[in-house]
Amino acid sequence: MFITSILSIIIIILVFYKGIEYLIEKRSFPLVHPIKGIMNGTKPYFIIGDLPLQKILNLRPKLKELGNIYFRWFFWYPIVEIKDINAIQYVYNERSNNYCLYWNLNKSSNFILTGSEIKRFFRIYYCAFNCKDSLQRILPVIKSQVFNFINTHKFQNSTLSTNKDILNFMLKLLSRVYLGSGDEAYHCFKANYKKFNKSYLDFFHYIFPKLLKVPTKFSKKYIKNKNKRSLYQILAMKAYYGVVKQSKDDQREESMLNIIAETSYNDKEGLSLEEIKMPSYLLNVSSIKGPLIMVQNLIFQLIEKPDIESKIRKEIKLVFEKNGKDVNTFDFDDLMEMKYLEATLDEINRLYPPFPKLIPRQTKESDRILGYHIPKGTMISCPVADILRDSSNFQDPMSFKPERQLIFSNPKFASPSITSIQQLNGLPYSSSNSFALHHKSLPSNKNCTQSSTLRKSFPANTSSIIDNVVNTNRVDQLKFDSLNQPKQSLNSIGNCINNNNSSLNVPNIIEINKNNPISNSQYNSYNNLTVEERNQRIIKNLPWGIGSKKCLGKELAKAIVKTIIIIIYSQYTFDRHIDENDEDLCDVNNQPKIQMTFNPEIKPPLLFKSRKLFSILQPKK
Ligand code: HEM
Repeated sequence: MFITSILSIIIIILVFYKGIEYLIEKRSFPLVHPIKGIMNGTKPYFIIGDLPLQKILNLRPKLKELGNIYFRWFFWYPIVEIKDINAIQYVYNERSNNYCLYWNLNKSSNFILTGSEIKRFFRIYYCAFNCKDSLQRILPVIKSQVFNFINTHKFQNSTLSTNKDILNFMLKLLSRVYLGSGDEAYHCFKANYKKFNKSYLDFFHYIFPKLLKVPTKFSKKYIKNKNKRSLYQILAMKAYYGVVKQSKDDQREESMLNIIAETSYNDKEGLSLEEIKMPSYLLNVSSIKGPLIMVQNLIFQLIEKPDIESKIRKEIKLVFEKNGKDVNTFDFDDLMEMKYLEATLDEINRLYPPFPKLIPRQTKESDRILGYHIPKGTMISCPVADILRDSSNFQDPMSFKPERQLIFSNPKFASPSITSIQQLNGLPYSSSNSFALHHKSLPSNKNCTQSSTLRKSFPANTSSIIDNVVNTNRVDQLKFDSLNQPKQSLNSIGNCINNNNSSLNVPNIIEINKNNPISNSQYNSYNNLTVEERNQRIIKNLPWGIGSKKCLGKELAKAIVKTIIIIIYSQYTFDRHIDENDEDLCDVNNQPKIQMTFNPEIKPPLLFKSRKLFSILQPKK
């Protein structure tokens, strides 16, 4: 009797569960193709869907088999993922008004701007983050933070961890660069970092916000963190009112927040105080976690691949020699010349894109994509990481090969965001002054306008630098010293690229270096490109988003990471530290069981020690 009642309860629960599962699954039935039938997709696992459980379910291999368009489940909502480039371009197109941003970033209205507001915000933040004047001004701040780090006892003598020491270093650096010096800037930044490092407990409280009113340990921490985050309002207010000099000696420290306030002050319309107090354009998940993830992944890859580290070091040396600079005096123009370093950054973003998916869009009205009916209100997302690791887009996609990115130095593959922004503003495009179009002279630096707009006027011998760096064979020696090695004459870059990308039409090296991918107007729309070229350009820029939601801070992020790499790797190398006694960290061969995750930890934490190359860098007698 007892067993039968237990059995019948189990049967009732199962039937009930299956019933609910069927009702949820029914939501995917309208995603139908007239000939192919219902779209491929996953099951709404355990009613809560596969997105929260993707790690446990190890879904990646299954998703690969589902084709270019498929659906998966975010709780009881089907979410369509598209890998077809033309279809993604259509959905994420800034001119498409049928697809709007789905995530309301923590229920804030900050990103939900419309029409003229978007133009104004984009203009001001884009100029502040990308104008050469701003980047030139912020460079010494980045440098001083890196020097502070490498001069610490910890860096020089102890075992470092990507997840602790690099994290702490990056938090200090980014908070200083974005918000300025001072404890409140650091606390505010750290609190925002914690906000974007959500746990399941955070998610639970997000769904049931009333729980925060219960005085638990979690809710107390949450409220404390929230208060620290709101320090941004005060910092922004200071920056806003500090634009106007009170006296001749009134010196403002350089920070992105101050630069934004100045850009806004000089803009034809500007931001109001309330608007400048919105943190999400300066402190968002990508600006906080993006550069950190890039640095962590780069350190890991450069330890794994000493030949690439050597090439980077050699390029630094060649550019410094050519321009008469050193690690203390290099400036933004020198950064722009380091094409191999740029390619390494692009490759790290390809293989480990900091954000494996783009923020979903939602259909306002029903539509048809790749022949499938997409009902009103459907969420659509783009699995960036899968596209960037697809063998149909990149040969041997799981290998880390910066050389393959050199092909994209051609302006044809540059992100078209500048034109988009200028078109949004209804302004004519000027190739010579693209970066500082609206950026009038800044109060603290009246002379830094037109003459210093970001123009890549590479000297003729830059091509030989890449040539020299890419084709070098002296890989092992270079790991330990390249900066003072004599130059060698090497093969042409064209051959090298051809070897790696035989299917692609390789541009001439002179072309690559003469044209500025950023200011070249010839390729600022898709009109001059073949479909293949256009798709390649979209794929190349995928880690930075598509369409209207492209990253505004791309150049700033790259400048930060490049500066860190240049200062550290021109003087130090890293050796992996293996803790042989820790079985959790090492496999049977005593090799660390390193696993890269997207979140941004390298698991288990990568441990390493620095080794100074200074003595080897002394000129040979
Ligand atoms: C490695 C570094 C970074 C990566 C990979 C990255 C990537 C992205 C991506 C993919 C988006 C589009 C989001 C989507 O539609 O799903 C985005 C948006 C954005 N990013 Fe970044 N980002 C990085 C660094 C930065 C930095 C340093 C800043 C500024 C300080 C920044 C500011 C922004 C802003 C303001 C947006 C929103 C633009 C809009 O509203 O349209 N990002 N980023």
